[in-house]
Amino acid sequence: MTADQAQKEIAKLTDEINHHNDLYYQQSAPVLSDFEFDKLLEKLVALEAQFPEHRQPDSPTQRVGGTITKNFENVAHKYPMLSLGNTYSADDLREFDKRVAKGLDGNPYEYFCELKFDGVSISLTYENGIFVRGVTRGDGVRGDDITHNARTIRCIPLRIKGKNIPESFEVRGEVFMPKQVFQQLNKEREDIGEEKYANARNTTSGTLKLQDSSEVAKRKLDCYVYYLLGEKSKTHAAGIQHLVDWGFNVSPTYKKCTSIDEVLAYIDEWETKRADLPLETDGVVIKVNDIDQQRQLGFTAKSPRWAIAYKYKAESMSTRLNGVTYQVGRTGAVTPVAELEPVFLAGTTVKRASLHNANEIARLDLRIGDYVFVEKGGEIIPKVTGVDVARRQPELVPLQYTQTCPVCGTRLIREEGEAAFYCPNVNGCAPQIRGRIEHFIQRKAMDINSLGEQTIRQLYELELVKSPADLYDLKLEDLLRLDGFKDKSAKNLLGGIEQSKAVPFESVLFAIGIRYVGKTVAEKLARYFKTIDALAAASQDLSTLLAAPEVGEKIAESVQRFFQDPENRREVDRLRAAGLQLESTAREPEKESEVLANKSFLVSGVFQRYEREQLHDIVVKNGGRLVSSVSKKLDYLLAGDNMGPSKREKAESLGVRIISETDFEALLRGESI
Ligand SMILES: NC(=O)c1ccc[n+]([C@@H]2O[C@H](COP(=O)([O-])OP(=O)(O)OC[C@H]3O[C@@H](n4cnc5c(N)ncnc54)[C@H](O)[C@@H]3O)[C@@H](O)[C@H]2O)c1
Ligand SMILES: [Zn+2]
Repeated sequence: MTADQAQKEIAKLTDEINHHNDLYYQQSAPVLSDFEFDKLLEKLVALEAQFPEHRQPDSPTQRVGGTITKNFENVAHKYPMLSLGNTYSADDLREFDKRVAKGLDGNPYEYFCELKFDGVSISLTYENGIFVRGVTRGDGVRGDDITHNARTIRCIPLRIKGKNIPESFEVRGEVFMPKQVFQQLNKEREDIGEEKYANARNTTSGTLKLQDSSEVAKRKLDCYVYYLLGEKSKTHAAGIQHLVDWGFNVSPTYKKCTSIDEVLAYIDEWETKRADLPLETDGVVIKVNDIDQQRQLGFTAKSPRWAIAYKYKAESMSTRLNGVTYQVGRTGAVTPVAELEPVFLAGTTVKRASLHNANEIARLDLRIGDYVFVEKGGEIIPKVTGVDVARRQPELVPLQYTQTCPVCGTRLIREEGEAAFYCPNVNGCAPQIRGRIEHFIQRKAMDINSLGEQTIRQLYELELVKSPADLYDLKLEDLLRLDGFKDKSAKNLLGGIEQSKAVPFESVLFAIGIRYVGKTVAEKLARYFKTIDALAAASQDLSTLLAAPEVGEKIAESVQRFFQDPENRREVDRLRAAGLQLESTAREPEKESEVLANKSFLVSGVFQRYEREQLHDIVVKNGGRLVSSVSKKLDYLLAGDNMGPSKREKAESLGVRIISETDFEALLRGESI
């Protein structure tokens, strides 16, 4: 390569990698796999080594990939938060070991191996045993102060007890979302027709950047710690032991190793075992154990010379794409599935893989007959990560995404801002109808547990049940027509259906499946509007809906659309006739006064004397209204500590009054403030 070509290539790679860093760190929405990304970076490192004079000032080889955001205060790190050099090969690891040996002038040394937890790194500062600050890595020099979000993570101790605790110290760790929590969260999103999150790491990083810490608390994040700084331990192992003794959450998977062979054995051991851990891991971190030796080895601009990450390569195979089929969900969302020539991958035969959505297909420029790379990462469902372009036959044509529903043939639609296509034939498309019934009977909804997916399918095929309300017309003789149903099981099911009539209104409201109305929102709506008729009436005017707590535009519009559909109104009437609870029996908190009448409030941040829920109650009990977002119509933004600066800015720019809890108490006493 000539110097000229190198210069162009370096400039191109620099831009490209910086772009992917932005997608990964800022937007939490990467489009490349880590492996593809690391290959690009490796290429740039090699070119820069050969042509150092062409290294760009903003080269990603010289800096940690993240940045700080505008939404939080940013603070300087006392000790920079660096990246780690990484490799996918045992040979590289042996090279690393040689460099370490050389750097330590032949003195003996040990390694400390840990798993590489796939989350978001955090720095936690303690003073006099009290947790005072949580900061993201940011650009490595400065990070976002997310203390109030970190406080909601249960396993981060707010106060520590123990012997010999230094006056001030820093702990580094990884915040993550346990696999199970992530799956549950996605199940809930699917339930209300929201798009699913792509993976736990991106969701964690998005969650930590939320402004509202009560939302963060609901996400049930967890944290493993792996560094102790500002304390005088002689080895990394001793620091880890302190962390254990002081009550921090340390993953018990670490191991001290005395040779690189032992390190490689550890890597082998965990390659498969890590699947059983409660979180995603993507490799092993190998650290020189002795702190003085760490100092001796030092740092490069971007990472320590005394540590390295070995990354497990997600197992990937190339196979032929035989076709693409489409699945339709309860909300009508269409998901493409790759039909593959069967291939053996990570212990199982893979025939199908997820393709996510139409954008993903366009990005991959897929063609039927292509050879595609299939990868099985932490997720259970394998995915197509790329096309083997070298093997592409010239006659193949780009794949046309289906324009009609694969089940009912209706023309698909796509709403603005959404990646998925939808089948709009809500009342005539079998998977949507069956999906609605499945949603209706689930535990959190009508809780008819003697009814399963298979039975629903049969009931639908025999044209006995075409909507949830039909369930309440079922008779014993109908059920006896079903496979495997005898007198006892049929009566049992009828009993379950009968019992569901007592299920409270908020569960019914969730069960009828209004898009974006999850269980929590249903509860709020039920409490606020009290009856389904009041809710239906309110939906004639969006602003009435928007006045309800936690209801933003997306939910309000969806509720409105639901009640505008005569089919839905008829269904509600039939449910009423069947005897379901369509009114809230929960007693409203007794009114204490009307001093806040005609005033709207938004409560945000953390308060000295009240919990946020308590403030919500006080507002309602005194005649005030709660709203969910800052707008011109908002009267008061009741602001506690750590409210996000962007919320404050918006309120200020719209001229909304920002008040403290003391101001609020004055308002309650009827004083003017
Ligand atoms: N796919 C993409 O587009 C894209 C873009 C940018 C970065 N990335 C990926 O991000 C990574 C590069 O990011 P990086 O600079 O954060 O480096 P890194 O993630 O490879 O390594 C450093 C990080 O490892 C984490 N870590 C986990 N367990 C640890 C342990 N036991 N001890 C110490 N640290 C531990 C820490 O958060 C630390 O900040 C690469 O894996 C890269 O593939 C991907
Ligand atoms: Zn359809």
